[in-house]
Amino acid sequence: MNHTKEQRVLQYVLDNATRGDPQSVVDSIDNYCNKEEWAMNVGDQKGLILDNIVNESNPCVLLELGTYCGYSAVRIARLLKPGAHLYTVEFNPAFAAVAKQMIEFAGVQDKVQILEGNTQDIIPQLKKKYEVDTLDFVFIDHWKDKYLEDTKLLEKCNLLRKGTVVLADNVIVPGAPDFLEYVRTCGRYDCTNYPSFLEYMDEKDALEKAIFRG
Ligand SMILES: Nc1ncnc2c1ncn2CCOCCNC(=O)c1cc(-c2ccc(F)cc2)cc(O)c1O
Ligand SMILES: [Mg+2]
Repeated sequence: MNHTKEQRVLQYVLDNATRGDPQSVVDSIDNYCNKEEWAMNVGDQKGLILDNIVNESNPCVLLELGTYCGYSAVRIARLLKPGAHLYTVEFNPAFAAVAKQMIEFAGVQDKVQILEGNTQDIIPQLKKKYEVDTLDFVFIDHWKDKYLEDTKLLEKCNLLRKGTVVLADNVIVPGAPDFLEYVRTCGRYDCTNYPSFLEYMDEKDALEKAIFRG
């Protein structure tokens, strides 16, 4: 049965959303997490900022670090043009299993591929094993103390090109100070901060957009 919070979120979606309708999946998760149980989805307020940045960058090849229940994967995939593809990396098998079902229920499985494992292992495989040339968009939402090392790893693996959008969640809460310091001062990114609120709470949080200069 639904012993974990993530399974209960999924069950609520299966019971309340419309199969094949990604917006209804996003809305159902937000309803549940606002009313019943808090969960670490990017949420609707930061989600609207995410939507705008995805739309303005019109990406074709995207990477997400930290899938969780698949909320942001569904949210992003619902905006993608035909042929665009999102790779999303999840470390926790139980989260990945919930996300797989969430993504399939939303009907975006043709646009999203869940890669199970540690970002440190998967990022170096993207070019050869997954035939990625460079990334147009990266959404970073996994362990906050891995944001910096994984951004440097993306650089090292030549996965970023001039104009690649790197968007990071939670740069205030829980916070990613070393990542912020790096992208704002290393000279290789044009940074913009988007103040918002922690998902389903009144606490301040923010997204940081760092566009790679090449
Ligand atoms: N492939 C991979 N490789 C390595 N690690 C990986 C991985 N895949 C997953 N992981 C593990 C980390 O996954 C979840 C990371 N997300 C968060 O921790 C998070 C926490 C809060 C939060 C919590 C408590 C508060 F009080 C206030 C805020 C809010 C958020 O929006 C968050 O995103
Ligand atoms: Mg987050």
